Amino acid sequence: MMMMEAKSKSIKLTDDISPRVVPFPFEMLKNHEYGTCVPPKLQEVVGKWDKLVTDKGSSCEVDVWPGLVSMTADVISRTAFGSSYKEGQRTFDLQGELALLIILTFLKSFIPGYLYLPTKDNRRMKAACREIHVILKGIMNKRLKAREAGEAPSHDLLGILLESNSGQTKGNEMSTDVMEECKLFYFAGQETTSVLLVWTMVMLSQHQDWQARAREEVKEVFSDKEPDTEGLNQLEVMTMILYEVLRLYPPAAQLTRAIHKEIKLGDLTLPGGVQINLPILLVHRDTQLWGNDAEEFKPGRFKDGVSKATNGQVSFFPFAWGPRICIGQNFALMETKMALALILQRFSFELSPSYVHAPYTVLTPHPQFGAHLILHKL
Ligand code: HEM
Repeated sequence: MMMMEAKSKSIKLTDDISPRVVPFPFEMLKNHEYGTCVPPKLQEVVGKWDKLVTDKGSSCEVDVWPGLVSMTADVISRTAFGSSYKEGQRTFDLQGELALLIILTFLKSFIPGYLYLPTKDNRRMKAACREIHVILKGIMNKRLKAREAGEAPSHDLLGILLESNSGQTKGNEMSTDVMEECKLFYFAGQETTSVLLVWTMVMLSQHQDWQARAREEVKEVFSDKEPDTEGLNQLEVMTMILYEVLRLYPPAAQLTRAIHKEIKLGDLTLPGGVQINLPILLVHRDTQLWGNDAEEFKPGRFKDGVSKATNGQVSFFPFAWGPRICIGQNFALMETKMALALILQRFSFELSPSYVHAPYTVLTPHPQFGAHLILHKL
């Protein structure tokens, strides 16, 4: 697939990518009471930070990581489960716990049959899986009953999946596929976006010049008004910043692909039946591809678009590439821009002396000890 050419001054990554996209559900998240598109949980989190800062005068140390996680979890849960988002949320909490346990299990996978031993962690994993299954089944059965009662289908992910699956199911039995898709949505859509947000806040704390430029642009586009879709699409400096964070801290550090039959890749012949690893993180930081400043945070390298920054090579692929490219990339970028715009309008921020830079991989790179920043009210 061809890398996208920068269109006039616009630097969207996603223009040339197939229509496999999940649109950001502004309407679904819309707070009708106030007529705004800002996700309710984002308002709640930013409001909480505001109160903390005000109570302390005008500045305060906040670990922003838990708030960002709860915001992205709420958005993805509402998108996946609509009106049932609170029940859905519990399955996502359980999946978060499972991710941690799975990482611990990987570390012991050299012990043959370890997964089948009745250890405390293995039993907890099984119990969490069972609970997820029961909750999802409950939500689905409720929806199916509503459909039988003639209620209109919901336009959340679950509603769409159930509709598309309706011909293939027996009575109230839902195909496991629908369940698996709901579970995938969480890992694919929540972790990744909270990780992008947190490393962006850390990078902007370390690079005050870029924080000032991003805020200036947000003020220019929105003034003090709440961010809207149209304005978010105009944020070029912010797009450059997000690409640079995705380059240095790609939420998916690597991809695995199975080769089914022998294939030639340039001078390389890969035999069928093997797995190959695509080390996104290493490619994104390779000095031969990016220059001697590959390790440095320099969003300016994306000022003329992705194809210029990469010299037309596929050396920037945080959302993967080809037919299985991420379907949620527009969604993620919109959500992140919305959150950052709101935060930049209200606070300036810097690293707290208690911040420890320790990216730690729990499927995606989490800040191991949190993200302690000093927020200053503007
Ligand atoms: C910064 C945020 C995100 C990043 C970096 C990201 C990255 C990726 C990557 C690398 C893949 C390919 C995985 C593979 O093939 O092994 C992928 C797939 C996927 N992503 Fe994302 N993602 C993000 C946000 C989202 C969001 C918000 C959603 C949902 C709304 C989402 C839904 C999906 C789905 C469903 C797939 C599987 C697609 C398929 O296999 O056909 N992602 N993502």
